[in-house]
Amino acid sequence: MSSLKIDVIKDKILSENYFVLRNITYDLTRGSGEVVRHKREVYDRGNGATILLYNRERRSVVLTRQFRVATWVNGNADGMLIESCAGLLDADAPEACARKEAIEETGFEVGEVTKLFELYMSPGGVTELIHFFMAEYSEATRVNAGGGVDDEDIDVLELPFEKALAMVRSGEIRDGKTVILLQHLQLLGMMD
Ligand SMILES: Nc1nc2c(ncn2[C@@H]2O[C@H](COP(=O)(O)OP(=O)(O)O[C@H]3O[C@H](CO)[C@@H](O)[C@H](O)[C@@H]3O)[C@@H](O)[C@H]2O)c(=O)[nH]1
Ligand SMILES: [Mg+2]
Repeated sequence: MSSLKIDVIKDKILSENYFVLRNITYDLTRGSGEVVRHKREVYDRGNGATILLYNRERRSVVLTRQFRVATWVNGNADGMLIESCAGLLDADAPEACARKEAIEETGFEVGEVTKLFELYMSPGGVTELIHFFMAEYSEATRVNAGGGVDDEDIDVLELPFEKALAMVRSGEIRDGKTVILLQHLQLLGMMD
C-alpha cells in the first residue's frame, strides 16, 4: 500500500492527568482519491529505553521484578512482573537514560553499551517508542544495591541465561521488551 494523505479534523485531549490521552479524528486519502475517516484514541506516555545486562563469563543476565498495576488489572494475579531494566526518557538521550536506569534499578554502572533497535511497543494506540540496548556487567561494576528511586520497590534478579530463556518458555517471563532482548542475545550467539 502506498502512502496515505492525512488530514487531521480534530485533536482532543481526553486526559492529561499524568500522561496524555487524545482522541484524534482524521481523514486518510488513498492514491485512488478514496477518503476514509477514522476516530482513534492515542495514549502518549512518552518514550523509553531498556537495557539487558549480561555477563558472558558467568552466562548470566540481570533483570528486575516489580509490581505493575496495568498487568494486575489484566490477569496477572499478584501484579509482579519480571522485566529488563527500563525507564522513561524524560529529558535524557536514550543511551544516557539506559545507563541511568541501570544504576538506579540494578546498581550496575555499565561500560560499553550496544544499541540494538527502536521499537513501537503497542502501535494500535500507544505512541511509545522504546530504544533497546545491551551491555556487559560484572560484580566489579556494581555501585549500589539497585532497587529504584522514590516509591519504586524493585527486586534485582541475577539469573543464569538458560534459566531466563526457560522462564520465557514457561510464561514466568511475559514482558515483551524482555523476551525480545533475551531472544536477541540468543540470536546473536552471545552466550554460546
Ligand atoms: N504519580 C504517578 N506516577 C507515575 C505514573 N506512571 C508512572 N509513574 C512513575 O513514573 C516513574 C517511571 O519509572 P521509570 O523506571 O522511568 O519507567 P518505567 O515505568 O520502568 O517504564 C519503562 O518501562 C515501561 C514498561 O515496559 C515502558 O512502558 C516505559 O517506556 C519505560 O521503558 C515511576 O517512579 C512511577 O512510579 C502515574 O500515572 N502517576
Ligand atoms: Mg523502570
